[in-house]
This record gives sequence, C-alpha cells and structure tokens, in this order.
Amino acid sequence: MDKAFHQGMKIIEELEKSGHEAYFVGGSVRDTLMNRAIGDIDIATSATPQDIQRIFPKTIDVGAEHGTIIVLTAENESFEVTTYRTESQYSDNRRPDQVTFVKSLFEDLKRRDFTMNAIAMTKTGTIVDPFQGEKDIKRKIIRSVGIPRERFQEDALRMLRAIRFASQLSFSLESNTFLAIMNDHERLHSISVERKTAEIEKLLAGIGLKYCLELLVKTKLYKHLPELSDKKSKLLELSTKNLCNLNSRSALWAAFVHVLEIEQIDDFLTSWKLPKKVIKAVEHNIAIITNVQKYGWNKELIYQMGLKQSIEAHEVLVALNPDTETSNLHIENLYKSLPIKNKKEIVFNGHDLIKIAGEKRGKWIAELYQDMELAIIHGSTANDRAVLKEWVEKWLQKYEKSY
Ligand SMILES: Nc1ccn([C@@H]2O[C@H](COP(=O)(O)OP(=O)(O)OP(=O)(O)O)[C@@H](O)[C@H]2O)c(=O)n1
Repeated sequence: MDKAFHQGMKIIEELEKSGHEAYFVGGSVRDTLMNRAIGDIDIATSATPQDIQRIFPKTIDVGAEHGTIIVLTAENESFEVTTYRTESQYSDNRRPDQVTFVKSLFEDLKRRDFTMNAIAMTKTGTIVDPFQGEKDIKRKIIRSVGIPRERFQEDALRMLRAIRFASQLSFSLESNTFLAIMNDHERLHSISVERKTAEIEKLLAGIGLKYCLELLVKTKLYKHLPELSDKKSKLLELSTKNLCNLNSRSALWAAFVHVLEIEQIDDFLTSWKLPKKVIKAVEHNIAIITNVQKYGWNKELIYQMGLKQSIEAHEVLVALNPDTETSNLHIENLYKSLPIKNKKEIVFNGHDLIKIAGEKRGKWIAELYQDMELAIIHGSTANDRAVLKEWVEKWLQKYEKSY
C-alpha cells in the first residue's frame, strides 16, 4: 500500500475507535487498483462533520454543510474526510450545493459518477465494490453507476469527466453511458467555465486524446465549450497530435490554440477564464513558434524570449510536429553559446557612449545600443571594451550624417 495510505489508515483507525465506519474512497482507490500514482486521498465516514471535528485535534472546516472536513495529521498532511452523503447540483468546482447525509456506505457509493470511482477500501486494503468497478477497470470501461441519465442530471460536468477519464486512462465509454451523454449534451451548457477548463486540461494531456476528441464531437459536448462550437474540424485535427508530454498549462494551451488557428489568443483564453499569467506565456509561445516557422531557431530569438520560454515553445513545436528536423535541437546549448544573456552583461555602458558622443547625443543612442547588442549576440563584435569602442566609432562615422 502507498505510503500516504498509512497516514490515512491512522485517521480511519481513530474514526473506528469512536464507533464510526470509515473507508478510503474515490480516485485514490481507483488509481491503486490500476497501479497508477495516487493523488489526493479521500475518506468517507458515517461520522458527522461535528464528530470529525471533535475526534481530531487539527481540522479545517472547508464545507461542513457539505459534509467535508479536512483532517491534518501530526506531520501536517491533509486528508478530506466526508460524511456519507447523496448530492445534487454543483455550482463550483468541488462541492455540491445540496447534500443529504445518508446512513450507509452503499448509499454513498451509489451517488458517485462511475463504477471505477465507486469502490471503497478498508484500512487493511479489503475492497468493497458493489457496482463491479474493478471488473470495469479490468475491461477498461467507463460506466455510470446505475442509470447514467440520473447521474448526469445530478451533475452535468460528469459527462465531460467521463471523456476526460477516457483520455487519461485510455478507456472506452460503455454504450449506455455514451448514449446518455449524446442525449443530454445540452446540460453541459449550465456548468461553470472554470470546471470545464479543468477537465479539458486533463483531457488534452491524456494518452487517449484521439478517441476522446471523436467522443467530444460525436456527443456534441464540444458545442458547449467556450468558443469551440464552430471549430469541429480543427478540433479533430488535434487528434494527430501527442500532447501528453507537455507538462505546463501554457504549453498545453499553446498547442491547443495553434492547432485551432486562434487569432485573438487573449480573447479566446479569457473566455476559458485562464489566469493572465498563463495567457501571456501562451502568447509568448505562439510568438516563438511563428518566428521559428518563418526563420528557424536562432540565437537572437532565444536571447529575446529567454531560456525557459524558448524550451517550452520548443516542446510545443515537437509535440505538434514530432518529425521536425529540429526536434533533437538542444535549446539549452544554443542558449549557453550566447555571448551575453542580457543587456546588463554588455561591458560598454550608456556613460561610455555619451563620453564618445559628446555634443551629438540624442535618441539615436538607444538605436546604437540595440545594434551593439545584436552585433554581440551574432558574434560580429566581441563584448570587450576596446573592441566595442572601435565598433561604436565606426557606427558613428557610418550614421553621423543622418543625425
Ligand atoms: N462530479 C463528481 C465529482 C466527483 N465524484 C466522486 O468524488 C470522487 C473524488 O472526486 P475528484 O477528486 O474530483 O476526482 P478523482 O476521481 O479523485 O479523480 P482526479 O483526482 O483525477 O480528478 C470521485 O472519485 C467520485 O467518486 C462524483 O461522483 N461526481
């Protein structure tokens, strides 16, 4: 059992000592059964939020009315402990608006989205699986718990979650689950953009992207995603790309907007409610990609955009065109070979220039400085005081007449 489960085990033990039931539930159980790295560990219990707060010395009330309390261990690890509940209607990312506490684990599992997510595990690793989730995991199938339509009526985001899981895990949709999504796709319209964005990011980075893009189109869910309703064919073009190696949001979104040929990147990404910082980084990636597609990789570009952004844009380009001849190019080596990494490293400064220019000082000084910077980067002059002095004198002679 994973190390993190050991901490969770102690929480379950404490709850049991006080006469309550408690189980590991949700994604961590699913991922353990699949031998995948686990994310957050969730615990479901018969204890009420007030019981949980009484039993544990360190807790954070993140939504007692929804049944969820965060329990902090002595090592400050946090675990979400949630009272058995049923739910309907979510308006934010994580918490349903209305919940009803229920008495049994079975009732709690019955309200969950997919059979693979409706498996519980005792503290000793025994599986409780009333909806045959393990069998579906083995068959690589995503199946709603009970009647799919009812599960999607409780939370329409689940339709997108189904396709996101299919992409992440490379699973297929069970036919009734698929049909229910196709019939009810319009419900996705009511879901907040932030929740859709979080799902799409996971979907784009999944290993089963091709099948999932086809599902998005077949079920018509794509029509309820920001600015995508007229992008069906571009969206399908994405299926030839392999984005699962991109490990930042800005790289992923850059690949997305590039394939979709989005012109107003800021407007497009603002409609997906992405943070300004991510939007800026996407715009920089696209600027680099456009430049490279015209002129190839060059030192000046890497100097101007910086190492981190250049590496990221290169990753995006490789994800979009894995066969490109520059896929083996080492941006880091190009960066290392730059004679200077920024303006401050130029040994000839503004005061030196003014000394030479004397009376003739003017707005041209900035231009001269920029030319000098480029000449150093391209290696046509050395970054050496005596050499640069000579270079400046020549520049002044050449351009004197025009100033
Ligand atoms: N709309 C939702 C969201 C969540 N769940 C249930 O709550 C669990 C935890 O949800 P969440 O943390 O959002 O997802 P995970 O399944 O843990 O997967 P991931 O962390 O990859 O998102 C899910 O496994 C599922 O049992 C649900 O039934 N319906």
